[in-house]
Amino acid sequence: MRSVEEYLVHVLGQLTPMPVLDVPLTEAHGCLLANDVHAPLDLPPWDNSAMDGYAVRMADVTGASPEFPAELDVIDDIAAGAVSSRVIKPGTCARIMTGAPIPEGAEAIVPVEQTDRGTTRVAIRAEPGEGQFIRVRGSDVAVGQALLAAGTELGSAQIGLLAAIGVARVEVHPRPRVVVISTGSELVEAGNALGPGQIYESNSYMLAAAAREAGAVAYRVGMVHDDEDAVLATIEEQTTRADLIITSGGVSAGAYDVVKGVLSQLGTVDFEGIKMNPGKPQGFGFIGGDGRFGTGTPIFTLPGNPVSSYVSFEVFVRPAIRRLRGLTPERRPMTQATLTVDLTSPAGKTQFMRGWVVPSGAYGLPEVRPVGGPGSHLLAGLAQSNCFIVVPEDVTEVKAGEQVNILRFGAPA
Ligand SMILES: Nc1nc2c(c(=O)[nH]1)N[C@H]1C(S)=C(S)[C@@H](COP(=O)(O)OP(=O)(O)OC[C@H]3O[C@@H](n4cnc5c(N)ncnc54)[C@H](O)[C@@H]3O)O[C@H]1N2
Ligand code: MOO
Ligand SMILES: [Mg+2]
Repeated sequence: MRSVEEYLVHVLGQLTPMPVLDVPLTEAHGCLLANDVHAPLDLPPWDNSAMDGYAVRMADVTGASPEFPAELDVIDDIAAGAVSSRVIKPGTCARIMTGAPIPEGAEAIVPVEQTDRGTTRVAIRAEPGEGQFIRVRGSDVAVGQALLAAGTELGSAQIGLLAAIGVARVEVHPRPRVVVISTGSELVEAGNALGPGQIYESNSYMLAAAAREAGAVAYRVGMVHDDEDAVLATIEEQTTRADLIITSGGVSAGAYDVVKGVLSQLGTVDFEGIKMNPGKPQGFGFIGGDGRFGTGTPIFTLPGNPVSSYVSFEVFVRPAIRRLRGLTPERRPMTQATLTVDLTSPAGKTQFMRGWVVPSGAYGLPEVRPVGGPGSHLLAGLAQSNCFIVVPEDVTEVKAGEQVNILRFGAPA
């Protein structure tokens, strides 16, 4: 049996980042930039006002105060989007709005609050500093400037910047389309009544959400009964749109665990036991022949127990999605925390115990305690956790006060 580490290396070694795609900016969120971006223009493109107020000449307003205001003729009214054709000559000024271009001759902006708000004549009640509230051309971005490097993940702020420099389409490594399929004849879709022996299907919801958290575009196909033909048809159909398929259930030793058998007809998927708990039965490989890997569409077959599925996702699938996205490092960092109670762990398998980690009261390491038991059906304990306490294969007990490895999970990277 392979260790967790060996299996992760084995899986990642078979995946490469998604090929570059030209996408509209509205679809670029979460993608990685394929090329460096340089500014095609200055931002602001011209000097403009940072305040609603009056564009004035310095000499006209020297010494202006509430007691001795400077009186000026208002010769223009400049809204954002307009360009004034007037020149500000001595004794005159222009009313100007935030974002409007500074008229020729003006040297500072006096905010409207420091005036009597006049529209033909105005009393300026404060002396501005030279250049006050003028946003200078190119002060944000200068034409030709390197703005975003290839490989940058496009978050909301980066998308905003690209839009601001007029980029409508952008070349990226796209987010992989991940299809999630659950298998099991006992499963019922939420919203329906449960019959005898039935449970609500939860893995596909959970895994699709986890895939989204990992940066994929996730499609939840829902569930298929443990029927070879149905499982085969569903998986085959999804290869056309999926960059990665995740199934859950049907990979152990049960008489109706059909996923294994079906995939032996459809591709090159290896099934093996990994030295871990939960998450022992794993499958990874490729199906169909026309996927972008030549060998087909990559597929993970995860064990059906909900916590086993979740652990498998966090430990193997999440890094795989990051590899497809072109992101490094692929793995979340393993960090350390101080254990607050004693724990025991079976030998020979890496244990992923559910835990709750909090910052330490002192200045030391964070502190962590186990949540719930080790059973791989204990979904409530998982949902009340924020990390796995990762106990190595050869460790069978850890005492309170000792350090343990933890792997945080959930939304933030
Ligand atoms: N004789 C053996 N039995 C089992 C072994 C073994 O080595 N020998 N391994 C156990 C381990 S470990 C795991 S993990 C599970 C893996 O089971 P499968 O992948 O075959 O999954 P299923 O049999 O379909 O389901 C297992 C369990 O999980 C529930 N389940 C499945 N899918 C969902 C879903 N989408 N939503 C909610 N719950 C789901 C299902 O009802 C079962 O209770 O095998 C052990 N057995
Ligand atoms: O590996 Mo199973 O995941 O132990 O419950
Ligand atoms: Mg089974």
